[in-house]
Amino acid sequence: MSKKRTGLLVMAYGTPRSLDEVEGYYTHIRRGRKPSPEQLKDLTERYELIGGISPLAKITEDQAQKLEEEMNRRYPDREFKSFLGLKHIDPYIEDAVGQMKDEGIEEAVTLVLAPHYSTFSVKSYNGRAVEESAKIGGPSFTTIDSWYDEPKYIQFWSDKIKQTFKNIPADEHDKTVVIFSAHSLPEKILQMGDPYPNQLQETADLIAKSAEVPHYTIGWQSAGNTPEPWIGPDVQDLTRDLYNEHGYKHFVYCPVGFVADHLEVLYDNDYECKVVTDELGVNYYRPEMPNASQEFIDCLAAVVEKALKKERM
Ligand SMILES: CC1=C(CCC(=O)O)c2cc3nc(cc4[nH]c(cc5[nH]c(cc1n2)c(C)c5CCC(=O)O)c(CCC(=O)O)c4C)C(CCC(=O)O)=C3C
Ligand SMILES: [Fe+2]
Repeated sequence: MSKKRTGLLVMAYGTPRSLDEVEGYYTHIRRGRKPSPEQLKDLTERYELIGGISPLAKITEDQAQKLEEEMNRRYPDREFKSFLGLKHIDPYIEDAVGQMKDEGIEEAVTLVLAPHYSTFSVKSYNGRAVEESAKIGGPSFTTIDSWYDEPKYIQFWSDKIKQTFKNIPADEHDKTVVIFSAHSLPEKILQMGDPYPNQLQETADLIAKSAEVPHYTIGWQSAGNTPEPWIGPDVQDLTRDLYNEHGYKHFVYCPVGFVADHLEVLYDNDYECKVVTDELGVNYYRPEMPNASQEFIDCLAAVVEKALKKERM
């Protein structure tokens, strides 16, 4: 008897693979409107500052590949196959769904490589997958909406924070603050009752409790450059406020809304936030991101397993 085949539609934001691809990518993010030459120059320069291109493309591929291997290890009587579907560059989500159909995949689980649910992020990823599948008669999907409270995710960050605190003198732990952050979104999501901000708060509370963090707060980063208001406080302003109000000496940045080294972390945290901590004369720390570490792959596999059990697939 042949093994039961299950598809894994692993979805992520996507990133240009070379500087030539920046314009097309940025145009897609802007829903087909080309960026102005200044906007394009600004984004290209940020990629140049983190070493030319983002390491994200390779990390996303590794995460999908290793998750497939881990699932096949856990279920010897099944065959899992991962398909990468990206939001803003090829292979697009629709390409992946088409490929699944071509390969005869009838059942699949969708997993977005971002822990928190928002109508702006996860809803659109899953929506695009389901819509394309309905259009072409592709696989039936079990969709995962969020995994911001997955115990293995909490454990990952808790371990990293504990390690970071070992580099801070014990008598200065009380002068240390941890800032948990995610990508900002337009403020209008609040009126829409979007769960995104509460989910970030919950992730932060769970990690802080597990790591016994003395002082922590949540903040937002990487807000878009548009006239509409975005959720705040921004992590840079927050850093100044926390310093002025509490005189902290050590700032630990945990961008838990992301799962890999990429522009928002390597530039918005490691460059922009560090400019502020340098100016204030305080210490900057940013624990390693999950990337394709085995601990994180175990976390993703646990999330997929729960979805399979719920659907009795
Ligand atoms: C919620 C969210 C996540 C987390 C959830 C998820 O992962 O899905 C995320 C992740 C990422 N965002 C990324 C890159 C960019 N996002 C931009 C712009 C925007 N992001 C938005 C939202 C999000 N973004 C929004 C509402 C905009 C405004 C435009 C619009 O109205 O849609 C822009 C345009 C220029 C700029 O504004 O800086 C860029 C270059 C990269 C890849 C980095 C790399 O290449 O290394 C990653 C992982
Ligand atoms: Fe983004």
